[in-house]
Amino acid sequence: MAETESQPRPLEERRPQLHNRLADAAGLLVCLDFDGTLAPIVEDPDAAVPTERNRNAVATLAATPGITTAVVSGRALTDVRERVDGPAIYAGNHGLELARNGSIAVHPVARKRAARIDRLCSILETALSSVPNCRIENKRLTGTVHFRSVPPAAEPTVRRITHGVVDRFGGDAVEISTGKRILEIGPDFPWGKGNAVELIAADEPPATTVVYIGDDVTDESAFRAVEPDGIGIRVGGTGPSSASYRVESPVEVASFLSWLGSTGAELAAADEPPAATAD
Ligand SMILES: O=P(O)(O)OC[C@H]1O[C@H](O[C@H]2O[C@H](CO)[C@@H](O)[C@H](O)[C@H]2O)[C@H](O)[C@@H](O)[C@@H]1O
Repeated sequence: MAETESQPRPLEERRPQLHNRLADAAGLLVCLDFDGTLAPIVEDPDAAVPTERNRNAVATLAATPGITTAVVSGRALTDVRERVDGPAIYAGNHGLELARNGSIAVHPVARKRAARIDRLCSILETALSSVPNCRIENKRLTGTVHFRSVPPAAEPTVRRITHGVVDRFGGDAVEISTGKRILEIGPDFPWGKGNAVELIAADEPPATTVVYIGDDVTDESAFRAVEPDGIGIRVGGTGPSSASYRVESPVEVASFLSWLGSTGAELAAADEPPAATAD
């Protein structure tokens, strides 16, 4: 597991090096964040959809032998599953729920605290109802306060009210974290996307190379989980990251995934035993 952050290098310059790394891999696990990675960030969270090229690239990867695909999102599992088809595995609520092999596992601590999250979301709905365009997304195991479309002058009010409500009614069991123009309310214990990625990777054959692509703070724990043996790719931003590589946007994610699809198929074909020939 990588412990340090540094400036990721532009991925485009490193494709030959990546090709060599992939050629040495026994298999490939491709884990993908959703918002800001497969889908461009938009004002209305309900309107977020993957770009067409990302949708096609994910479908191609999912159908390629030797490649396992997973989507690892902060959204609720039921929500993100409806937004992108193909992957064998989905993790929702930042890894608190995991769907694979035909069953869904929910972290037991998160399950116990779900009623409290639900109550906090209801209280916040009322407490923030007078703030224009403020939106509460109740994801059952976590809740999100959206302020992307809130007038800038009202942002401090959103923060003050959210912290006040969580301090008063959340107790020690709940914490607030941040994301892109959101406040996330979730159970206060150390579990994140990195833990989910470790669980997913543990099911893959040894010497599988793990790729993780994400754009936000909660993706950093996943980069730490896969690096340095795996490949972390940060989407956007300018600051340091635990990912080794950076791409600029979901458009560049699609270019990389398309390349990965053709490279993966080529490498899988190279691993096939030669076809028998007639004498
Ligand atoms: O882990 P992710 O799949 O990236 O999910 C993180 C959060 O994404 C969503 O919010 C973000 O995207 C919205 C749509 O583009 C945008 O309006 C919002 O400002 C962003 O923060 C989602 O609604 C959250 O539940 C996720 O936690």
